[in-house]
Amino acid sequence: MSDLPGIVITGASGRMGQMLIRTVVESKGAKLVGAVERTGHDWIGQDLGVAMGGTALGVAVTDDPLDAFAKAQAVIDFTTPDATVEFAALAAQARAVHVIGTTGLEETHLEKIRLAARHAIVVRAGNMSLGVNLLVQLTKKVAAALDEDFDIEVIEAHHHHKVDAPSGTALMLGEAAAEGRGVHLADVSDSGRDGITGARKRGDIGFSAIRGGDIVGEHDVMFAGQGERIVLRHMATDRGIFARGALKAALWGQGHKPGEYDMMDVLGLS
Ligand SMILES: NC(=O)c1ccc[n+]([C@@H]2O[C@H](COP(=O)([O-])OP(=O)(O)OC[C@H]3O[C@@H](n4cnc5c(N)ncnc54)[C@H](O)[C@@H]3O)[C@@H](O)[C@H]2O)c1
Ligand SMILES: O=C(O)C1=N[C@H](C(=O)O)CCC1
Repeated sequence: MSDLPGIVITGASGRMGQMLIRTVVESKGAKLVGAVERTGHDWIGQDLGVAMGGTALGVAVTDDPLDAFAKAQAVIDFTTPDATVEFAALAAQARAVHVIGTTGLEETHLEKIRLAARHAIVVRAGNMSLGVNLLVQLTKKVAAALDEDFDIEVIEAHHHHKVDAPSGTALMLGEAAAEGRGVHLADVSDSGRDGITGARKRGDIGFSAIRGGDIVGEHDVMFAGQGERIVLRHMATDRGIFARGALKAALWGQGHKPGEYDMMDVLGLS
């Protein structure tokens, strides 16, 4: 038995779930101890490696999250908002670090996660990649340097399966732009334009979402002025960047005090 931190992956059959499993299995710093899927999923009870079309991994897929979490030091969770809220309470009960990559969380979900983080270490970010977290810092700096003569627009593109918009990353970038400007995003956010919308309001931060094909995730922050435009861009071509960030967060969380953290804390960028 190795004493490496044990990791459980929730949403094991998902796009991110499978990428996370490969990342943990290949890691020298952690071991995979559990895999959770929703009740009724045809992977339940199967060996994870076999279900993924490869060789056996000795880990059976379960729909009993608490039993799986009890054997783990960290839970990496890229699922749905409702599932994530349930896992937040169970991870806290099992004293496991909860790494949350799930996006589309609303205030009701966030409130429950905050409650769990009173007793547990939670690391949550709408994007776990190094590149996007650097882009967040750059966005804040550029927004602080420019005044409202520059219109800020966040443009994002993702694969056609994605269910939430604006993306979690777009919201992080919008928050950073608003912070740089010294305003609250909720007061200036403009998303979902359609029809006779009227002219753009000075100071607004706009969002546009493209959905198509297999796009992993692309984000532009545009500062559009008179006679010039600045565009900050991140392009993800491989989901491995999110999985590596999430595993880094799971290991970083070991030994920290209960509370809600983000990737800026993990990467030392805050
Ligand atoms: N933060 C980041 O860096 C980042 C990166 C990529 C994706 N995401 C987010 O991660 C989430 C998942 O993305 P995806 O593309 O892997 O989606 P997906 O639909 O491929 O996978 C989600 C998985 O969760 C499972 N699931 C749903 N309810 C469950 C439950 N109650 N118990 C256990 N499993 C359950 C589903 O069966 C599915 O396998 C989305 O919110 C997405 O926006 C975040
Ligand atoms: O594939 C997804 O879904 C992604 N979701 C995150 C977001 O909402 O920003 C990160 C990029 C990929």
